[in-house]
Amino acid sequence: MTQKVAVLGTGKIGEALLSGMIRAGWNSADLLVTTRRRERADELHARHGVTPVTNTEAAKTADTLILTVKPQDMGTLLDELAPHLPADRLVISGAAGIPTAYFEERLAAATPVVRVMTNTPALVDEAMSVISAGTHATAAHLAHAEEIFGAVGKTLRVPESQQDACTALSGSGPAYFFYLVEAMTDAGILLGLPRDKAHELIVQSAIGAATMLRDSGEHPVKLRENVTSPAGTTISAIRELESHGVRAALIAALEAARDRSRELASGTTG
Ligand SMILES: NC(=O)C1=CN([C@@H]2O[C@H](COP(=O)(O)OP(=O)(O)OC[C@H]3O[C@@H](n4cnc5c(N)ncnc54)[C@H](O)[C@@H]3O)[C@@H](O)[C@H]2O)C=CC1
Ligand SMILES: O=C(O)[C@@H]1CCC=N1
Repeated sequence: MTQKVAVLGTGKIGEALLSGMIRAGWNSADLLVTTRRRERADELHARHGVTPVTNTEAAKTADTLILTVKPQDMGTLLDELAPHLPADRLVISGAAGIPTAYFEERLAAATPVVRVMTNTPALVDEAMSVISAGTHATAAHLAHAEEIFGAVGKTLRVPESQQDACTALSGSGPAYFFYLVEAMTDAGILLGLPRDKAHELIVQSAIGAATMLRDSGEHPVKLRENVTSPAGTTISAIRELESHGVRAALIAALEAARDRSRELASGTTG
């Protein structure tokens, strides 16, 4: 039987996901999208061949609904969906912070809900998507969510109690690496390199380091020690990173991201 999948609120994450699904072999005729603006719907149809529908139509016709609106917009979307959504449809939330219980309280009794935190490398099929089951989601529902998000990268099942921490690590994670590259490129400018060369050196170093982290089987400490020669250049840089508290800053930053994810759960919109 053909399974219709609807992506509701198809912005950056929603589009990254559906384009990956199509690359992985999903038939675009089975993919529905909803948007706020008509022009956005037309753009998605032209780019991917997917079918724009209203939220109500998606609720009535899709087997699986993937909700990728901002956390602050989720309540309004659920108010719109609830009267039309049969309880046997799978609801997958891609929103930061919001627990599965929030959906279960607003949708028909026993609706299966799966919570997923993915990240923007979904655009290049290198996402990290962390998946948790709500009260009524079965192994088959989790497997279906894994099949969908597996189209854009790796998946990992975690207890829902770990979702806010995972959001801080991998959901927001790419931003920290982009920030580091930006800062290191600025350092290259200070050292007299043209910006394009500095960018190329840093990006290739990042790709090399990431590949070693993934493929070498070595601990990151060992990999760093291998770069750090006695009385050499690297240890001079590491001393500065330590004296500026970069490690403590990263720990505090991720703790703040985890806390913000928890606040989103309690409906904080500020
Ligand atoms: N941007 C990121 O790196 C990540 C975002 N997320 C989560 O994904 C979700 C979406 O984030 P983005 O794609 O960055 O946001 P976005 O703003 O690009 O996309 C959300 C889209 O939903 C649309 N929308 C809002 N209410 C709607 C409604 N009632 N009906 C139809 N469309 C509606 C908006 O017009 C917008 O296009 C958020 O909940 C966020 O927490 C998760 C992982 C990473
Ligand atoms: O910043 C945010 O709230 C979203 C969730 C994870 C990444 N971006």
